[in-house]
Amino acid sequence: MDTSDYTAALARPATRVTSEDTDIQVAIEDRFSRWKVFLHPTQHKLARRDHRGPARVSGGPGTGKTIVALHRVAHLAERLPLGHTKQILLTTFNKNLAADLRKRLLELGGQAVVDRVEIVNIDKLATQIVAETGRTGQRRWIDDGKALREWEDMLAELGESQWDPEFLHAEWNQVILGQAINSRADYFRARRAGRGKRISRAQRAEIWQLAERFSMRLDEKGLWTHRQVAELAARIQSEQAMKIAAFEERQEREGAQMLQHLEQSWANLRYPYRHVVVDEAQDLSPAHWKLLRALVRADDNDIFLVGDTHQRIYDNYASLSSLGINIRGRSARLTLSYRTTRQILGAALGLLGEEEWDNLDDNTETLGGYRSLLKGPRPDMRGFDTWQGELDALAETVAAWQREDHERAAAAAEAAGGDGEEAEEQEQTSIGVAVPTRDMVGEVERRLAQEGIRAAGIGPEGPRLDDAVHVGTLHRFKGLEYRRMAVAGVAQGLVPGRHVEQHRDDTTRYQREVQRARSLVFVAATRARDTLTITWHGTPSPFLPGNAAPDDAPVDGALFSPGGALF
Ligand SMILES: Nc1ncnc2c1ncn2[C@@H]1O[C@H](COP(=O)(O)OP(=O)(O)OP(=O)(O)O)[C@@H](O)[C@H]1O
Repeated sequence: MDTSDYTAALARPATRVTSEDTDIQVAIEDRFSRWKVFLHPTQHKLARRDHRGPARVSGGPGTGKTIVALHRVAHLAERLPLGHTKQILLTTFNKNLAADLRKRLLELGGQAVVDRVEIVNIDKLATQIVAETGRTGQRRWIDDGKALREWEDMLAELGESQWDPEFLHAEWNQVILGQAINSRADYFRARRAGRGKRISRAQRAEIWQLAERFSMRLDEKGLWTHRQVAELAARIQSEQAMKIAAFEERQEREGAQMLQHLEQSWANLRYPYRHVVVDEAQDLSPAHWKLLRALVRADDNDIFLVGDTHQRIYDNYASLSSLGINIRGRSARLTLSYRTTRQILGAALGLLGEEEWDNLDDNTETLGGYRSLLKGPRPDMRGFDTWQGELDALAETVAAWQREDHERAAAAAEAAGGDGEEAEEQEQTSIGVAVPTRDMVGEVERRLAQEGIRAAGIGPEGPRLDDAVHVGTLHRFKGLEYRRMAVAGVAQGLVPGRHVEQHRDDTTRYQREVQRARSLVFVAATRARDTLTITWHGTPSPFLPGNAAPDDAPVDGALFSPGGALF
């Protein structure tokens, strides 16, 4: 039996590994932090394997995808000849995840590796590329909510009531910008897969006209959205890649003769990166992928991406093969969770229901075989009559957790003697509270403060304080990890949010929105390492399955079959 799976698991304070194998006694001596230098052989192979093109690693939450990506970066950096430029791009969806990647890469490879890698979130990278061309001017960013209001205002000003602003905004985002369409003729030919409602040719013409007007309106007002910039950056970079291809073709034809007459602008043509590594790949849009494709030459080990479509929480869908990124035959899946217990995995998987998930291409993805060797308490699931009642119970739970952790830390420090500080750090409290809305974040923070509990919100840049209970909306928990998690407000009307109901008549859209809402609560629940509580008030969310993992589930068996049953 391979004992390396247990190494990390055994160093966990509140969980037990469910095996009586005596080899584990040896592994017990190991430290949790050893993952930095030691990967499971499966992970190790994935991080170091040579690929003849783009490759992908998928896997459920906590299976070590990010760690594999980081080791991959370190491995690629070691193999590159020393140079002045950063030849590896490590990117992800948002800012705080990029900051976290930088921190973790520094721990893993030290400054020497970090210095050779460009670590930046994808929208910031797109903005930099556009800015370098001088095409930005004085612009203000607007988010999707504000862009939607601009659509509403524009349609009202035009006296146009036939079109739903929400529909037009999504069409502009997903079809026109999403596929980098810049002519009416191309829009007539565009694929609208997954957009639900069918539209006629005459309607396409109308939509195109309105979209053009809309984009002019934003220009005039000096506004733009991240999607617009991603699309523009993809276009700039694709033009550059085409120039490089033309240059190389000419070079091959004319050889040395051409080099003598080389113009300066041609001499500077090159791909900015040699390797691209992407974390949280499921959240990138088609324009992002187009941009990444154009940033690196199509070659061995060009693109390496890790992600889990079950954790997609933004409205971005991409079919990689249609975007020039062919991962067929170069996909692998991790199935062993190092983060969380079987009991928590069971409850979290129940939140996903029976939906079908894509594999970033035109096929489906499953979490079949996804498992954990860790055993802990069953997640606590409780309902209350009112939000106030739920808040009171939450404050009580968090206070009790802190007391328990404090006592355990003190006992561990005493038992460890000289090594007390490290033991105390291992046992340190680490609590997250996730709720569906921003208002609820404020209410939880205030309620915890009344109890004398130090709480801090999680902003776009990550948690505002380290040494506090972290409170945030479900969205903010992506990529984080806590010993104890409370997911509160999992009630009807909140999970999924009411806005989902407005898409009832559009089956495809409705299904996507429901799936995204399931993913959101799934992500929050799987941030928990040892303890999870899920609460609600009034009617429970329809996503709550009411069947946490049974305590006597088989030790090494999968908790979840593709059909969705727990056993
Ligand atoms: N081989 C290993 N040995 C010990 N611990 C590991 C190993 N692989 C991963 N871990 C631990 O498991 C946790 C999850 O790892 P990581 O963040 O890479 O997972 P992930 O698949 O990216 O998760 P998510 O999809 O939820 O973001 C981390 O705390 C990490 O240290």
